[in-house]
Amino acid sequence: MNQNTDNQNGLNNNSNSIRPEYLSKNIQNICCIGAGYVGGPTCAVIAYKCPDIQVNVVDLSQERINAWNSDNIPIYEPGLSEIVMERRGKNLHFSTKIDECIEKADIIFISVNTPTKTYGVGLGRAPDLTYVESAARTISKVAKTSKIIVEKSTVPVKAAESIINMLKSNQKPDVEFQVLSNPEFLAEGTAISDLLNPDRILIGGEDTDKGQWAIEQLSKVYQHWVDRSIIITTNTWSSELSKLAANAMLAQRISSINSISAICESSGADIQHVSKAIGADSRIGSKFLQASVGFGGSCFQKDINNLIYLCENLNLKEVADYWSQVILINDYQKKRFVNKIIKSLFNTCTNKKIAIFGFAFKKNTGDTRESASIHICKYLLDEGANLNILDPKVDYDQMMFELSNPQLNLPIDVIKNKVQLFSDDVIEACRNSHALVVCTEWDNFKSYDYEKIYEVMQKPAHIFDGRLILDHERLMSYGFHVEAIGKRLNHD
Ligand SMILES: NC(=O)C1=CN([C@@H]2O[C@H](COP(=O)(O)OP(=O)(O)OC[C@H]3O[C@@H](n4cnc5c(N)ncnc54)[C@H](O)[C@@H]3O)[C@@H](O)[C@H]2O)C=CC1
Ligand SMILES: O=C(O)[C@H]1O[C@H](OP(=O)(O)OP(=O)(O)OC[C@H]2O[C@@H](n3ccc(=O)[nH]c3=O)[C@H](O)[C@@H]2O)[C@H](O)[C@@H](O)[C@@H]1O
Repeated sequence: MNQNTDNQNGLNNNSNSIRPEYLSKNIQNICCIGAGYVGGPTCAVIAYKCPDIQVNVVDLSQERINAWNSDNIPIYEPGLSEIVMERRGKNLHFSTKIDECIEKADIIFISVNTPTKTYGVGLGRAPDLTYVESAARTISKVAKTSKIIVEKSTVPVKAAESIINMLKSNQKPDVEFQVLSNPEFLAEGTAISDLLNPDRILIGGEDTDKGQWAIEQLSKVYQHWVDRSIIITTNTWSSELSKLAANAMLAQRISSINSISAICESSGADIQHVSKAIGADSRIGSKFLQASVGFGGSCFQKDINNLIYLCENLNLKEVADYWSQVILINDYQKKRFVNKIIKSLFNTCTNKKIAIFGFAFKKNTGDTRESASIHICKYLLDEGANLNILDPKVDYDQMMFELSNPQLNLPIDVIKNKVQLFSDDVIEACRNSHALVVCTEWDNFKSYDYEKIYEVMQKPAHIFDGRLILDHERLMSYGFHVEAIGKRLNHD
């Protein structure tokens, strides 16, 4: 830890150099570095709710910025496009003019990616802070006036301390930076409603007058639409740790219910009945008890690994082992599901056609990062299957990008020859297939004409419901052999 710290969260406090007008003036201009799944929707909502504030979202990727400025914005989120179209060009702007927008801003959000490291120290565990560092260095190089810098990205505990040190590297005289932690809790697919009606806003800052002023300035932005009573303020370390802990605990609930789903399949209990019974206890609550083929998404695994790395560095081996289990059970669930498929298909998938319903990591998003579907597809391709993937929001390039990830070790000709993507033609996707595997819980999958689908499939026709969204009794009445996560179905 920095020996020169003089306050409770480790950030240097040089209160004499502060210029009061900088912290007391109204926030008129916000710059967000990173136009991704967090930066885009968050800033769209700020611009929508704060018409008096100019919001500039900047990114290194010209392609991404062009997409934000087009009719076909780069992220699918219910309600997002409408808000962007309403505010864009008025007080919401997307550009690659990073330096210019930093210079104009009173508050700068850092919303860049923080993936797990794929090299060097902390490989596979620690977050790669290259992008955060480069954003901080740009700010310190460019800023000619004082700024409030907000960590929106999910970062390791004590990242604010590192950011302040990077900012100092080129800091000009009379320029002061306050770094706040303001983690984002939105979930993809519901980003806009989560942003409009958050459970809470968390802001961590220095426990000094300047830190508290900065917290108040950011609070005032949120108070355009959020009640002060749900804005939680704390020190930066607690705020950073709360974000990692919240994601770890959400993922832990999914692994917990998925571990129970394995017991259900072996014992004859029904996971949906068990979830309902458990969730009825108000102390436990009913959310995040949906057994599935495993959690995906860019953050749960990354953030748990981040927490594990922290524990290892703090010599808390038992705690690290505890959280590792959440990931192990998630991997086990995906593998277990595929083994069930292979076993039901008479232990061979070679050249069998399998329709995969869903490639996104959850419904209502086109995001495929760490989707369980990718791993299901990989294991089935390893077994020699041909795959027809059906997803309403994933395009071919995105699917190819995921499946050709070197870590999956799938030869490119196998992917090209054995995988096809369909966006909506379910009958063609299922024609002559031996099995249909539900990996994502898209609502439209529930309303398909399964009697017709049964007709075009090879017999026996199998359905594997990895999301528990289908009417299993009805499917069996059409003649399907049905298997589902967390329950045994009667095939007599
Ligand atoms: N995706 C999600 O739902 C959530 C993500 N988070 C966290 O938010 C952070 C961002 O996540 P996403 O938005 O999903 O990432 P993303 O990958 O969609 O977007 C990040 C963007 O930052 C840009 N970028 C990187 N370095 C830059 C630089 N120096 N200057 C300008 N632009 C730069 C990239 O080009 C990219 O467009 C991560 O730390 C993540 O853990 C937190 C809550 C929800
Ligand atoms: O830091 C982040 O990135 C975000 O991570 C998650 O949001 P997200 O990953 O977008 O979506 P979730 O709804 O949490 O779903 C994650 C995965 O768990 C799966 N899941 C979710 C709930 C459930 O009961 N069962 C289940 O298998 C989903 O299908 C999905 O694959 C958290 O819910 C957000 O609060 C957080 O801000």
